[in-house]
Amino acid sequence: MPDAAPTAGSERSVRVTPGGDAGLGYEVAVGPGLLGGLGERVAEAVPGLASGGRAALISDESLEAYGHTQRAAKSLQAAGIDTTVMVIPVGERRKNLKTVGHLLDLCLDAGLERGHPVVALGGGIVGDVAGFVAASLLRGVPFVQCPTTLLAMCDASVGGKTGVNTKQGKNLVGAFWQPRLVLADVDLLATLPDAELACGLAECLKHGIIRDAALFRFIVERAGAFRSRDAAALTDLVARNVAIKAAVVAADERERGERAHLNLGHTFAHAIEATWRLGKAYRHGEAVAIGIAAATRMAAALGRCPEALVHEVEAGLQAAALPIRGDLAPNAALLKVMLRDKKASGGRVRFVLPTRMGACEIVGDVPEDAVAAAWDAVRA
Ligand SMILES: NC(=O)c1ccc[n+]([C@@H]2O[C@H](COP(=O)([O-])OP(=O)(O)OC[C@H]3O[C@@H](n4cnc5c(N)ncnc54)[C@H](O)[C@@H]3O)[C@@H](O)[C@H]2O)c1
Ligand SMILES: O=C(O)C(=O)C[C@@H](O)[C@H](O)[C@H](O)COP(=O)(O)O
Ligand SMILES: [Zn+2]
Repeated sequence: MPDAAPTAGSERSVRVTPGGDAGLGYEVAVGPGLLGGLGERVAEAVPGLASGGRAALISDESLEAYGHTQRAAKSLQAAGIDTTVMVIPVGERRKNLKTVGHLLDLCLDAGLERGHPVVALGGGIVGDVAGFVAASLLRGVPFVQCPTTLLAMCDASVGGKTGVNTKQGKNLVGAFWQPRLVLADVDLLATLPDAELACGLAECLKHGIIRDAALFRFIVERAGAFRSRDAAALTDLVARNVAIKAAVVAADERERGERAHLNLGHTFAHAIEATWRLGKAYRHGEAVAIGIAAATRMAAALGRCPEALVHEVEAGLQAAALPIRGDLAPNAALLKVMLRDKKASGGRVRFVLPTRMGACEIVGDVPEDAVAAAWDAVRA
């Protein structure tokens, strides 16, 4: 696993080498107070930029209201980068091709050239959308991730999955497009609502369940410190999670094998998110929490993990203030959407299931009645 190495002061650094390719390698810098140095670091990560180059800074309305967008733009400008700010409305409903088309127009109007980066400042939605814009613009321009939610710092900004939702479901159109740099300033989490912080913890607990039992228990024990925005605890949390994701992405960039483990709970979660009109609209992290509970219950019912794991996982999710049941669409609608899952093959859905704390497996032959029973188990 790549080391979350200490650097100067309280900053930590993790190197990501997608598919083991050093040429695609990039740094994830984690710590407090990093946003002010964004411009200088972008100039270093994208050679030739400081001498009269341009950038698009893509952010959302909420980040603009807090002044984070303006601070990022100021840092880029101070480094000599002529920056055009593009602000999108918040929410999963805007993570679509229309938003991408609009942003591509703005980038072309701003005169971006092939060497000019797209910089994402925001949560996973901004990152996924901006990354897809970067992958498509002029057939690919440099991309920089400046994640502002815990979820984006620990998961979405690392590994190069970009894309948008369509009417058929979640993340069905996109590209693998790796960033040149990820800059995670944990001070930005001071303004993040608690419910959004909890969403980040859902993906962190997922990393613990699939790879690292000690991480799972560390998150449960330190949940209070994360909620009180302890900068050292948050830096440690982000660095440990990025190191796990970096190791998986180094082994399997394009999800041909073990990267699918990062999808624990997501076959259920994406179905919950896609059917929001028939139930309650859950945030991605909340849907992942319910999805992890469903996957663990299904694994136990199939005899593939001990019953005690269900209790440990559910208690951990609840300690992180996450739901383990939900107001969901009827099973028929959920099962139909599940067939669109990108892990499906030959019309059969494949599930990531935990086997014990810290380990998981991929199972392709789950009977439909077992899937329906898992849905029933997590319906409020
Ligand atoms: N590409 C990947 O590998 C990957 C991984 C996980 C999730 N995702 C995707 O990420 C999305 C979820 O991301 P998210 O949970 O970050 O949600 P989000 O991007 O919607 O952000 C959550 C909310 O918090 C606000 N916000 C962001 N930073 C803030 C800050 N510092 N202070 C105050 N408010 C702030 C946003 O404006 C938004 O309203 C989903 O679309 C999911 O599919 C992608
Ligand atoms: O990086 C990955 O790989 C993941 O699966 C991380 C997930 O948390 C994330 O939600 C991802 O976007 C899901 O990927 P998808 O390919 O199922 O859309
Ligand atoms: Zn996710």
